[in-house]
Amino acid sequence: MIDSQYWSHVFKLDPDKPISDEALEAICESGTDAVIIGGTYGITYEKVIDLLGRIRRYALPCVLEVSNQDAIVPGFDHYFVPLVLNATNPEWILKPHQRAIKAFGTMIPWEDVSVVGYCVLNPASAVSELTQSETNLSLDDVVAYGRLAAHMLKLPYFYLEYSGTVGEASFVQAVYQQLKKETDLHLFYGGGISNRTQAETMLNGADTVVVGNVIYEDLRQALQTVPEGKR
Ligand SMILES: CC(C)=CCC/C(C)=C/CC/C(C)=C/CC/C(C)=C/CC/C(C)=C/CC/C(C)=C/CC/C(C)=C/COP(=O)(O)OP(=O)(O)O
Ligand SMILES: O=P(O)(O)OC[C@@H](O)CO
Ligand SMILES: [Mg+2]
Repeated sequence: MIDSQYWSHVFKLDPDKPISDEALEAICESGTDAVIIGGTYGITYEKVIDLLGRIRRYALPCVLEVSNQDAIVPGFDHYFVPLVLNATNPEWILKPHQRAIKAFGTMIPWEDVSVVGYCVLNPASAVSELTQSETNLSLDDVVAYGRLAAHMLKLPYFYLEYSGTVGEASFVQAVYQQLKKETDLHLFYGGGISNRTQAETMLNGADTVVVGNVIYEDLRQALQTVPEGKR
């Protein structure tokens, strides 16, 4: 089991991007609460198993954000299965999930699997293009997706996904305040966090912030996004 209710900060590593042993050590020993392995394109079984093996030298929890069936590797502490709630391409709503469940059958360790409801908000992101997400959403639209996730689908997690760009802090905080008032959802925020101030700001609108791209652009700044008390 993972204790994600206590996570305030996680790093997201992309198997399609090279990372040195030194950088990986710094990430894994940064004090972050967990590492998620995920990304949109170029995610293969070989790349995922290689990265998992390297991360396993360290004690922190490691979660696979499942993005394609062929890259599902056993041995993770947990699996996040994405449901892109605002996808408009029907091919990406439930079909890949049904295919994977058909392929893996009874081998799926369901106790280690959580479904994560994503609301994708950056129209220029790879995940938005792939799933043809409807990103021009008002506060009421996003809150309605959160309510749908909590009350209709009974999901544990809701992920505001700005991948590659920073969301408007007041908007993210308004979503957070509304959904925390009325649901038990655990809220992830991810997108564009590239320094400590941004991480602190976005933590006012999330239970957990996810830090990705900056790892590959400026490792020193990435490490600074870990909250002071954890380092
Ligand atoms: C035997 C064993 C260990 C089994 C466990 C396997 C398991 C978890 C089984 C469950 C079965 C199941 C339901 C699997 C789902 C399979 C699947 C392919 C689902 C599709 C998910 C989906 C909607 C994908 C499209 C969108 C996508 C890529 C989502 C990933 C999350 C995301 C927002 C990525 C964006 O990341 P980012 O870093 O921003 O991307 P880029 O850097 O590339 O831009
Ligand atoms: O890569 P960035 O922009 O930090 O986004 C993190 C994460 O939300 C991507 O799924
Ligand atoms: Mg990424």
